[in-house]
Amino acid sequence: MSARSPQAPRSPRVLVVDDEADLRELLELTLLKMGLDVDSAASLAAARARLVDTEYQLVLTDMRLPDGLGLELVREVTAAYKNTPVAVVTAFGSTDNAVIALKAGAFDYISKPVALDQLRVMVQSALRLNAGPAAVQAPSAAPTASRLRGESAVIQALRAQIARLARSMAPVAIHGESGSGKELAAREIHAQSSRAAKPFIAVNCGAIPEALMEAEFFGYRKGAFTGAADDREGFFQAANGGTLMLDEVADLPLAMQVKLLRAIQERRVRKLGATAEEPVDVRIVSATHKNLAQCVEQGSFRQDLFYRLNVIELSLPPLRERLDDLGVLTAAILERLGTFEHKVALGPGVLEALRGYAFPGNVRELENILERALAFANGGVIQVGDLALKGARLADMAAAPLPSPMPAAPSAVPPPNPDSLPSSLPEYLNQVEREIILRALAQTHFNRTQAAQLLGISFRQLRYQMQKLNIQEPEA
Ligand SMILES: Nc1ncnc2c1ncn2[C@@H]1O[C@H](COP(=O)(O)OP(=O)(O)OP(=O)(O)O)[C@@H](O)[C@H]1O
Repeated sequence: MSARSPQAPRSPRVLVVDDEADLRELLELTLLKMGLDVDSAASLAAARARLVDTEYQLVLTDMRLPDGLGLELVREVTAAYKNTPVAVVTAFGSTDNAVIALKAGAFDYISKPVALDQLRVMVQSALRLNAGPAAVQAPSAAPTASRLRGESAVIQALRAQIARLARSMAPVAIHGESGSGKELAAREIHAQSSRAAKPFIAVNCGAIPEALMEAEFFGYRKGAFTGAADDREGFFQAANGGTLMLDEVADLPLAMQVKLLRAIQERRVRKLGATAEEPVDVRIVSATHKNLAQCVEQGSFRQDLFYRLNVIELSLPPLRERLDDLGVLTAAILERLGTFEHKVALGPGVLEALRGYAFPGNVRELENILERALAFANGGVIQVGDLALKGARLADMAAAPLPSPMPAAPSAVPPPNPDSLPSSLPEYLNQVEREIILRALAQTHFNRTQAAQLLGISFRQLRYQMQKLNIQEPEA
């Protein structure tokens, strides 16, 4: 028999703040039926008085109260009672109020007329935030180990921001270059939220043919169209209770944007071929490498959907702006690439070499570079030459003999013999790279900016490669 605590656990307590007696009673009754303890207040002043001496697991407030706005309460509770989520009841169709409340720190909102099924789902989700061992940590608590590695100030701030926003339902819009960690950040938000036990579904909006989009997002009933042999769930149903990541959201066609906006606002979707709508409880995280505000200006993205998705913005810095994190990131990647018996290590100067690189493909490119370098490396130790940082493009290797710009230039690299292999690939690639850089420098009369442009690399990359390959400017 399991041990019993001497006292029965107390029911969670909710504060309902509303001056409309009818609605207040409906809310109270629903919450009581859920087994919760309920207090009510009909004004901001009454709510403040309650909050002083009682700890609530949820505050549910109307937006308009006789002595002020529910928004004030949202701000006050968020600041003074960090563990108490606040949800607001907004007027019908008032998207603005919902977004403003979420931005102010509300955990969630529900619109009038209040749908009781949605209310229950929202309340349960709020209660999970502080319940039991799986409770989602308040931002003041010690941060859990994050998969987003890095010790730079910007990454630390990002992790703190994620810990804060993970507790709410507010849609998050993530912006960042390709490979900078947008999906990882979205997964982190999900993992730290009260939805962690439910699915995380990532959808690449640019990869779905337009004709199939509605069926993919909302699902379909058997016979809804030719080929619909069975009922099928869409992404919204699959992510129910969890998080739906809309990756490359700027690629959504306009017609689909309208449907998506409706689904997000109503929290209901209708399968293709179905007559009834079904409720869905999904947190939306969107991501793009494009400038979404600019897409709105250009008319390719709807302003209303932008406003709806962009409640909380999260920006992922490019790797080149946080090169201090290279050590931590590299160590994590090498640990993953190695095994217990075969550890992977970096030779001298490798980290410095990486530091001189601009990483247009960000952390993903760093992963690829190290993975490829490991294939070249001897005994699991990656040397500078193994990195083969982009700069010399093999496509540029013309068979034409190279002009020799400097007396010290080595003889042209023989074109690869199809029957034989170079004795050392890194050495061979270095030679090829050297030849190509020299050719570009000769063409531009040693103008390094122009040479870098010719080769499609940055000035910094060229300068670094020249140092690495000991290419010097000829003396006048
Ligand atoms: N801060 C980080 N710490 C550890 N790994 C990271 C970090 N940022 C990114 N990564 C890794 O880099 C790779 C790319 O990350 P991710 O897929 O999240 O980028 P993305 O911005 O979503 O890319 P895309 O725009 O191309 O979809 C993944 O393997 C991810 O685990």
